[in-house]
This record gives sequence, C-alpha cells and structure tokens, in this order.
Amino acid sequence: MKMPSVKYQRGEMVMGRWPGSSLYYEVKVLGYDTKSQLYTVIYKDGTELELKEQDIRNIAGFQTRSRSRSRSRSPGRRRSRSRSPARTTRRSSSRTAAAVAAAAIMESAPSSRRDAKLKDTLEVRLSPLQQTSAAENNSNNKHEKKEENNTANKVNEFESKVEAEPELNQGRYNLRRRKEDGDAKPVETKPEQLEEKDAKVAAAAPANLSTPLDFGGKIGAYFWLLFLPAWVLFVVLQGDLEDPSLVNFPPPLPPLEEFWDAQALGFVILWVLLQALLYILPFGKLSEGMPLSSGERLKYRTNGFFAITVSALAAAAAVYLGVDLTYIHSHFLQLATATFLISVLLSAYLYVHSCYAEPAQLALGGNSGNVVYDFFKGRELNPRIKNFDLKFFCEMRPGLIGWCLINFAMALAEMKEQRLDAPSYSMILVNLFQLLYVVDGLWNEEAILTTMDLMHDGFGFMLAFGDLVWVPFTYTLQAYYLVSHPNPLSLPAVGAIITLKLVGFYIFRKSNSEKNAFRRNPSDPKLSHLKTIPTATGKSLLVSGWWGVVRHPNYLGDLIMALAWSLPCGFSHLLPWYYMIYFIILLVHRDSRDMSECRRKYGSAWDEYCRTVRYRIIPRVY
Ligand SMILES: NC(=O)C1=CN([C@@H]2O[C@H](COP(=O)(O)OP(=O)(O)OC[C@H]3O[C@@H](n4cnc5c(N)ncnc54)[C@H](OP(=O)(O)O)[C@@H]3O)[C@@H](O)[C@H]2O)C=CC1
Ligand SMILES: CC(C)=CCC[C@@H](C)[C@H]1CC=C2C3=C(CC[C@@]21C)[C@@]1(C)CC[C@H](O)C(C)(C)[C@@H]1CC3
Repeated sequence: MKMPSVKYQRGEMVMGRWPGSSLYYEVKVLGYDTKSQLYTVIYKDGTELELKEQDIRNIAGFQTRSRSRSRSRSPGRRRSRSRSPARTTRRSSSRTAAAVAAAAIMESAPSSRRDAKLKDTLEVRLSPLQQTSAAENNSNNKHEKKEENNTANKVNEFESKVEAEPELNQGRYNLRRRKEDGDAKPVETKPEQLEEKDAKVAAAAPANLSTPLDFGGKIGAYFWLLFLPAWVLFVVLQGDLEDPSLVNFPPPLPPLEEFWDAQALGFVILWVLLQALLYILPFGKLSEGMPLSSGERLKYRTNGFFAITVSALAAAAAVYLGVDLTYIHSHFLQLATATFLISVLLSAYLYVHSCYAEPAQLALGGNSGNVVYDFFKGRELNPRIKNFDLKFFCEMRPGLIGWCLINFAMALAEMKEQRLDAPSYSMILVNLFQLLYVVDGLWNEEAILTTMDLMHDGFGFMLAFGDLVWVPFTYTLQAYYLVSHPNPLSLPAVGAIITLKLVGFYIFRKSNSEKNAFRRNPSDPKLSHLKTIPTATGKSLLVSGWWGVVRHPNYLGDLIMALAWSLPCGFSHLLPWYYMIYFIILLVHRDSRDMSECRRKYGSAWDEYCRTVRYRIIPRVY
C-alpha cells in the first residue's frame, strides 16, 4: 500500500539524521503520520525513531555528493591519508558514518563554517593522532576539558555545538518500545554485523591515546604499587591474630625467611598450570568477544564450569587420598608471597609484551608514557600467547577457582582447630555463598566479555595482582577469620542471611544477564518489551527493566551479596567486614570511571539516560 503523497515512501531506504548530531545512518521508512508530519524510521539495530522530513535525505544523491566533496577539498582529509592508523580500516569498510556525517555538514553549512566543521569531523574520524589545539580545547563543557588528551572528545565537542541549537533536539524523536513484529527487526544486518560496523565507527579515538589518568595519576600509581601488596600482607597477618582488627597497628613483620617457601611456590605453579591445561582443552564453547576497534572479534574458550568441576573433583580426590589441605591455612602467608612473585613477573612480561604490540592493540587508558603508571594500569587490551588470552584466563581461572579451594581448606582447618565433626553454620554459609558466586560467574563466563575489564581496561599489574593475589587472598578473609573466631548462628539468623543472599543474587544475575543479552543481540525478542535510548554510536542504552531502576543494578545485587557474606562472621571484629568496605569503595569508583567513559562514548544520549535513571547504585539513596 502506498502512503499519502509524501516525499519518502514506506519501505524506502533513506539516510536519517541521528537526533542531536550531524550523523546520518541508513534507515528504512516505516510510515508517515500526517498529523505530526513525522516519519517513523527504523535503524539497523532495530531502534525506531520519528524524524522530520528535513532530517531525512535521499540515499543516492547523498552518496555521490559526499564522495566527491569530501575527497577533494579537505586539508584535514589529505593529512589523514598519510597519518592515521585508523585509515586502513576505514578504507576497507565501504562507507563509514564519518564520511556520511561529513557530507551532511557539507550540505547544511555555509562554506567557511562548513570547511571548519568538515575538518573537525574528518580529523576526529580519520586523523585522530592529531594533537588537540588549545583553541579546540576551549570548550565550556567541563568533562571535555578534563579529557583534553582524547581526540574522541572532539566528537563530543562538535556534537555539543549541535546540541546547543535547541531546535535540533526538541521534539525530534520519541522513545518507543521495540516491537516484536518483523518490521522492528534489523533490516538486512545481523546484530553482530551491526556491532562490528558500529565498533569501527565508534573507534574515533585510537588506542594509543590516553584517557585522563586514573587512580591518582602517576603519583597514585606509585602509591598503589606499594599499598596493595602491603595491605594483603597486613590482612593476612591480622587474620591469624587473636584479636584482629582493621584499625590495629600493623603487627611486627615476621622474619624474612618466613615469607619464603619453595614448596608453596611449587604448589602455586602447579595450580596455575592445571588451570591453564583445563583452559586450553578443547571442551566447551568458543565464545566471541565484543568487536575490537578493528572490527575483529576475538574468540575465548568459555569452559570455566568444566574447569571448576574438574578442580573440585581433584580436590576431593586429594582429600580422599589423605592430602592435608589445611596446609593452605598454615602456609597462607607463604602461598600469598609466592603468588605475589608470579603476579610481578607476569606484569613485567605484560609490559614488555605491550611494547611490541600494534597501537591498535593498546587500551585507551594505561598509555600515558609514564612507565610506572602504565606498568600499573596495563597497556595492552588483550595480550595473548597464540590463542591463549592472558587477561581472560587470569580473571576467570586460577584466582577465582583458587578462592573456592582456599575457602574449602579453611573449612577443613576450622574443623581441625575447633575440633568439630562438621564445619560451623557460619563457615558453611560463607563457603556456599561464595561458591555460588564463583560457579555462577563461570557458568555465565561469556558475560564477562561485556564487562569493563575485558572491553576497556589494559592488562597490567593492577589486574594481574588483583586476579591472582587480591581475589584469592583477601576475598577468603571471612573463611580465614572463622577458622579461629567461631561465631555461632541461630537458625532464624541463618534463614535471614540466606534470604538476603538470594535477593542480592537475583538482582545481580538478572541485571547482568539482561545487559549481556542486549549487548549481544539488541533485537532479542525476549528483551523487546524494554525501552531503550539510541546513541550516536549505533548502540542503544537500556532504560527500563533493571537498568531503569538504577544505573548499576548489578553493583547493587553484588553489594547485597557482600553484606550476606560478612554477616555470618558477626560484629565482634571489623576484619571480616573488610570485603564490604573495600567493595563499596571499589564499586563507587568503578561506577564513576564507567560514567565518564560512557559520557565520552555516548554524549547527550548518556546525559539523557542519567536524567531518566537518576540514581547510580542504590535507589533513592545514591
Ligand atoms: N567481586 C568483585 O570483586 C567484582 C565484581 N564485579 C561485578 O562484575 C560485574 C561487571 O561489572 P563492570 O564490568 O564493572 O560493569 P558493567 O558490567 O556494569 O559494565 C558497564 C558497561 O555496561 C554498559 N552499560 C552501562 N549502562 C548500560 C545500559 N543502560 N544499557 C546497556 N548497557 C549499559 C556500558 O558499556 P557499553 O555500552 O560499551 O556496552 C558500560 O561501560 C558486575 O556485576 C559487578 O558487580 C565488578 C568488579 C569487582
Ligand atoms: C584493588 C585491586 C587490585 C583491584 C582489582 C580489581 C579486581 C580484583 C576485580 C576487577 C573486576 C573483577 C571481577 C571479578 C573478580 C574481581 C575482579 C577481577 C569477577 C570475576 C568475580 C566473579 C563475578 O561473577 C564476575 C565474573 C562478575 C566478576 C567480574 C569482575
């Protein structure tokens, strides 16, 4: 059926301007409302918007004009040919949104302004290694000022100029539910293809430019390098004291030889090798990571559940054969020291490895040029030895599964020390809760591929130490504490704590799965009831469901669970509450890091999301 006499017809492919920006994307016309005089169009990720006629262009004329003009005129463009590392990718992709956006500007702006704008855009998209000039940085936007090293800001800077013209944003689009009918599905492009294309477009900033320095910058890096290991030492030594406390003066250091035990180092190496072997065995799924800036998607062997099952059987067999696992409790300090050594060696290797990496393989942070900061933060995004992904392996295997092994050993040590036939209720709760957390993480291992660590952070000392030392030797503190500090629990208390844990777990799992499913397949029919906000990168943001309650519902669930892990230890000491305190600090900081990153990526769409979902982690509180 033909629509009333209007310029664009239903089913026609046209170029639609992205709200609040000058970017044009290919869209399909779904209909025209004579009353509002708006066209309903659908983008390739399934997002439907209503656009005015003036925001729609004919696809054919658009292509011709953009090619001829943007090629011949811009000095920025000429420069970009020789310099930009991103250039190869862009040439190989048929038509990027950058070129499209450039053409749009050419059409709408008067010639002098037009040239300047085009230059901006092309430099952003095609020649990102260009230094940001003082004038360009002279923006009113606080956030942009902060990120002065990051050329991606120029995108924001440019777009914020557009946003400053109110009529560009007003009444331009409506948020609507994505329908389950055929029309609402992406036209032509599979979701993965769309994400790949989007990743190329979104990769406006090259990997070898730094975001603002995090963690207190260069001085902060020195501090954390010393503080983190010292803190592990402090809590490990505290756990053994009769009256441990987080506010105790540090106990005197044991003699140096007490730190070292060759056998302990041998056990740690064996453990890491066992996990590496289980990781490379060809069992389990090969999952694809999120698209990299090159558009490539790395493959990961997600057989973590298999790995923990085999490890559990191995531990059970060892106990059956008479191996005394309480060795782990009695040699906690020596095991921690050995693991620390391994993490330092690994970090040094990672730093050297990153020096041979292609610029495109480097993470956005961690490339400040300061050796200490970069060593700490991590330079390379996905360091690999052939197909062996070091970051993924370290984050999900030796430390995480080691955490459960240590907890189990602590339960055995408690029985031995307290002369019990079975572990106490408190110990059972702590063991089961944390086991559930780890098993769930490994069962849903694929979901880690859409988290910040895997997608954005480089792999350096912070994560190597965090994964290998921090997780197994500080996350086990509750169990370690309970070995020598029994805390009897009544059955109602047990029931209440279990309920709390289940509530936290439900929120955590549901929200993580919701986001993961949405990122992997934005047009998943199971999520079609959710509202989304489109962004200029082509990715959308969930704005209902769990992600409409607070901006980090997964952190909320995680925090509730952390509370349930500490409660079994009672209130007589602060030490077992350490995890809760640390976790609040970690997640608040992570949340603010993520907010800045998302604001940089999504610009006005992110601000819109923040206006719609007002609280960060705890509804009505924070
Ligand atoms: N036990 C522990 O020690 C720790 C546990 N965790 C847990 O790990 C899990 C992962 O955490 P983390 O990686 O920090 O963060 P998230 O899994 O929350 O990932 C943040 C990313 O999600 C995307 N996103 C944000 N808002 C939306 C939205 N509304 N709609 C769609 N996508 C959105 C953005 O990435 P993009 O848009 O680019 O896809 C953002 O950068 C959490 O459950 C956390 O609690 C984390 C740290 C430590
Ligand atoms: C202070 C310091 C050295 C911090 C480093 C932070 C790391 C310890 C954490 C960063 C993100 C993590 C995640 C998990 C463990 C802790 C680290 C590595 C995680 C694997 C735990 C299990 C969960 O189910 C998870 C998979 C969601 C989670 C992912 C993030």
